[in-house]
Amino acid sequence: MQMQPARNAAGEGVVEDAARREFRDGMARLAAAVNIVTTDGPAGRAGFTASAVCSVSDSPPSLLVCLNRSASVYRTFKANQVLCVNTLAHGQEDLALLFGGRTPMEERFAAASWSSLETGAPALAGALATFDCRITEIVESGTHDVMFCEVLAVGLGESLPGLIYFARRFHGVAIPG
Ligand SMILES: NC(=O)c1ccc[n+]([C@@H]2O[C@H](COP(=O)([O-])OP(=O)(O)OC[C@H]3O[C@@H](n4cnc5c(N)ncnc54)[C@H](O)[C@@H]3O)[C@@H](O)[C@H]2O)c1
Ligand SMILES: Cc1cc2c(cc1C)N(C[C@H](O)[C@H](O)[C@H](O)COP(=O)(O)O)c1[nH]c(=O)[nH]c(=O)c1N2
Repeated sequence: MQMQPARNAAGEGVVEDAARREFRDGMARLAAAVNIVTTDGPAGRAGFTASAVCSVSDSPPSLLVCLNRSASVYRTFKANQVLCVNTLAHGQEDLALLFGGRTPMEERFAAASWSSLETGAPALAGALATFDCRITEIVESGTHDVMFCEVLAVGLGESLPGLIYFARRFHGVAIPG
């Protein structure tokens, strides 16, 4: 096996870059639901697309969301301490792209209709499910913060085909039966 130098001529960490690339290639094969995670409160309104969302426990009902600390929305989530996970349906790919970065916040929210449950975080009309949450603990890990959340209210939308992100693309998932 040929060993790679730890750094290239420019002093960049090539081993680290290769490991990140390999990790991302692996993760691209791990299909995940697509969500828009929103917040509102004293620090203002914000939202971003997230595939790193996971159930933690059903008692108390809790989930986690991983958010990159370099995201423009990061400070707003950390300050507000509440969030709503809006799980997208097939057909909402455009919204996922809009909330996936670089678009001004008002433009992101103007593209859909919103209401609120208990915390005041925006709940998306037409989402498959909405999980209104209070952030109970934040654990820094690598580039991301893992936000552990207590689920205060769940909204169930229409039973529609789901949306997953797999192999760097969106795919619809049919309802069985
Ligand atoms: N968890 C995340 O932070 C995450 C997840 C998906 C997409 N994204 C963003 O969308 C861009 C495009 O993603 P893609 O799937 O088309 O191609 P990609 O090759 O950049 O990523 C492939 C997979 O690796 C994981 N990933 C990507 N960036 C990550 C990060 N910074 N931290 C942890 N995991 C990460 C995700 O599971 C992603 O689906 C990414 O470069 C990233 O900026 C971030
Ligand atoms: C399908 C898909 C899935 C994810 C993302 C993107 C896309 C397209 N992004 C990136 C995230 O949405 C993006 O960085 C934010 O919108 C913040 O961007 P701005 O810094 O506001 O431009 C993302 N970011 C993050 O911190 N955690 C995550 O789980 C995900 N998942």
